[in-house]
This record gives sequence, structure tokens and C-alpha cells, in this order.
Amino acid sequence: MKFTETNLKDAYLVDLEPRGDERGFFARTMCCDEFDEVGLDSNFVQQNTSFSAQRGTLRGLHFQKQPHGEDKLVRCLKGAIVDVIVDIRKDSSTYLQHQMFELTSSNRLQLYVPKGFAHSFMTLEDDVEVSYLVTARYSPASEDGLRFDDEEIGIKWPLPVTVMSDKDANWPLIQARSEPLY
Ligand SMILES: Cc1cn([C@H]2C[C@H](O)[C@@H](COP(=O)(O)OP(=O)(O)O[C@H]3O[C@@H](C)C(=O)[C@@H](O)[C@H]3O)O2)c(=O)[nH]c1=O
Repeated sequence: MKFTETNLKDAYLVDLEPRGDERGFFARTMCCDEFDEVGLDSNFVQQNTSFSAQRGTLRGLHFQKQPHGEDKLVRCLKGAIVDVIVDIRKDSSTYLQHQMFELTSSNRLQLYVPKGFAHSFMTLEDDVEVSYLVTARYSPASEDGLRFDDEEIGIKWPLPVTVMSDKDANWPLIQARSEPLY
């Protein structure tokens, strides 16, 4: 696997290193030894998949509050997404900065999203399937989120939002919070 630093501290793009032959190719999508070498947590405890029917569907921006923070390894298995992450670690040099990545079934890129980041994606096509591994169990009481249109973050989404959950439409703005984000 090839690990490429992003603009955001501790977040990485993870590219496959395919070994091709007449059948196609073989590649690792996760390897604890290779993750260890880069210093990434690979103690994944759950794998999730989500299917979104309509282009322009937005999910996020999500995180679990401490001590239930989770690292995520995200991959788009069908179709294409823009994945957007925001660093919400108050002491980080990239606090409140965000970055957008195109993950598609053709480029097979994966994104490693560390604890202390909010995570989201928008589908660029109909019928999109996204799969991700996480290092913490689902903790409904710890669910939290940022608003996709919070001007303090300033994300320029590539498409108008067509579908999103009520929960995601109603996360508080950062300026309305009295406690630190993470
Ligand atoms: C995340 C999660 C949800 N659920 C349930 C809760 C709810 O009934 C249903 C759908 O949940 P949500 O609306 O939160 O699904 P969704 O909006 O797809 O949530 C996901 O969004 C992306 C961006 C992430 O980063 C993920 O970590 C996760 O938060 O599934 C679980 O049972 N286990 C889980 O681990």
C-alpha cells in the first residue's frame, strides 16, 4: 500500500499496490504491519457499508465524542464520492481545516480518517456504495456532527444537496457550541 500525507495532520490517502496477472490483480486493502510502520491504528472493530440511491446525497459531517472517537478507513466500492474531512482537534496545527478527496470505484483510493476528525461524503452518481472500517464500536449516545453548510468550515460542495437526513440538517453551528468540539 502507498500512504500519502494529506494537508491535514495525521490523515492519509491509502493507495493500493496491485500485483497484476492474466486474471486481473491482487492487492491488500488493509495490513496491520504496514499501518504500524506509518503509525496508524488498525485495530478495526466494525465494518460498515452504506448505499445511496441518488446523486447528491450527503452524509455527515459525523464524529463520535470522546472517549468513543474512531479512526476510519473509507473506500468507495461502487460509483464515486467526494469525501470531506475536518480536523476538530483543538490542539492540532490544522484545527478546523478541511480537505476534499475524490474516492471512486475506479481509482480505488482509500482515506484514513483519524480520531478527532469529522467525516462526510457526497455522492457524485446514483447508486453509490461506500464501505469503511472503524476502530470504535457504535455509540449512539456519543454521536455528534457539524453542519455541512457551516460558514466557519466553508466547504464548497460540488453539487446541490439532493438528499440528507434530518439529523444532518440540524447539527448545531460551531459558533453555537459552548463546549470544545472534541
Ligand atoms: C453508524 C451506525 C448507525 N447505525 C444505525 C443508526 C440508524 O438507525 C441507521 C443509520 O445511521 P446514520 O443515519 O447515522 O447513518 P450515516 O448517516 O450513514 O452515518 C455514517 O455517516 C458517515 C459519514 C460516517 O462517517 C459514519 O461513521 C456514520 O456516521 O443505522 C447502526 O446501527 N450502527 C452504526 O454503526
